[in-house]
Amino acid sequence: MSETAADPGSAYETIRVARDGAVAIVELHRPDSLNAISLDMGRELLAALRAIAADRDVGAVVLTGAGRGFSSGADLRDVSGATTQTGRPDVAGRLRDTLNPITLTLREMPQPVVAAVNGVAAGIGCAYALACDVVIAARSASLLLAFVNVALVPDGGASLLVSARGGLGRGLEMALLGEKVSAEQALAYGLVNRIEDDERLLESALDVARGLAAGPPETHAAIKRLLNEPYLEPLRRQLELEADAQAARVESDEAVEAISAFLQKRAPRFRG
Ligand SMILES: CC(C)(COP(=O)(O)OP(=O)(O)OC[C@H]1O[C@@H](n2cnc3c(N)ncnc32)[C@H](O)[C@@H]1OP(=O)(O)O)[C@@H](O)C(=O)NCCC(=O)NCCSC(=O)/C=C1/CC=CC=CO1
Repeated sequence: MSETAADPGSAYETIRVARDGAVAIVELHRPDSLNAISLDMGRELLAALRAIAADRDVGAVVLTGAGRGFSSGADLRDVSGATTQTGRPDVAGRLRDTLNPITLTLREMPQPVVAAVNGVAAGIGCAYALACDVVIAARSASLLLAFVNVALVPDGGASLLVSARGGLGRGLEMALLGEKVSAEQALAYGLVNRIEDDERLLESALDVARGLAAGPPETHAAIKRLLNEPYLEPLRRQLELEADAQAARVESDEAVEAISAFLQKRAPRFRG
């Protein structure tokens, strides 16, 4: 495995990009926070995915996380610092400019993307895992629509992607209850495609990606275009709706309290 010349891993601080032949491996790399997605990470991830999408030498991509998590979702410390000139959080801008284009790039890039979900995939991290074409979860991994736990709404496409894979009932259950869904449950719900023993996860994802990379690239691109077609416009619309809804939520008393409570490691107090 080598760092790619077209997309030098050393240029990034919050992600790692490596190459295994024609497979690009993108690793979210902020393990201390379970790969919480800061604005810097969002920008780097988007830049890396766009560079890979344009690289005809790359036939498939693996997206994974460093350490014991895939991603804990948006960095909640960073969200409280996302300000506009008025001093209020510019969450809609962040979603529209950076975080939503990541979801769309995963769906629209010509190469198949394999998610290797190595631990918890929470919040927008769950959206990114489910935006990949093939989702392989480690036996110990879990999916978590954590948004409601910090009084936020699903974003990054999660309000469509979970229901598209698992049905509206699962989408509602996960979004409203904010409970972890184990890898076994996620497989039974149709949210992930395969489960692999933890120690075999990356190799298994790489095997799938290598097989894809040896296949016909233009056909893969055409298949992605065709299978995306019924979902792309609804996904774009949903991403817009989510951005507006999240911008309103993040300023609410409920979210201010719930995010503070998470960061202070205490239970939120919503009334009284
Ligand atoms: C369930 C968890 C993901 C994992 O729990 P656990 O294994 O017990 O690990 P912890 O001890 O809780 O976490 C380890 C350390 O990581 C820090 N951390 C975890 N998540 C975040 C985060 N999202 N942001 C910042 N830091 C995080 C945690 O504080 C620990 O640090 P210390 O060791 O220093 O104490 C659990 O961690 C969890 O529920 N996390 C929060 C999930 C969440 O709410 N995610 C954000 C949802 S919102 C979103 O994804 C998207 C957006 C987009 C844009 C704008 C606005 C909002 O949302």
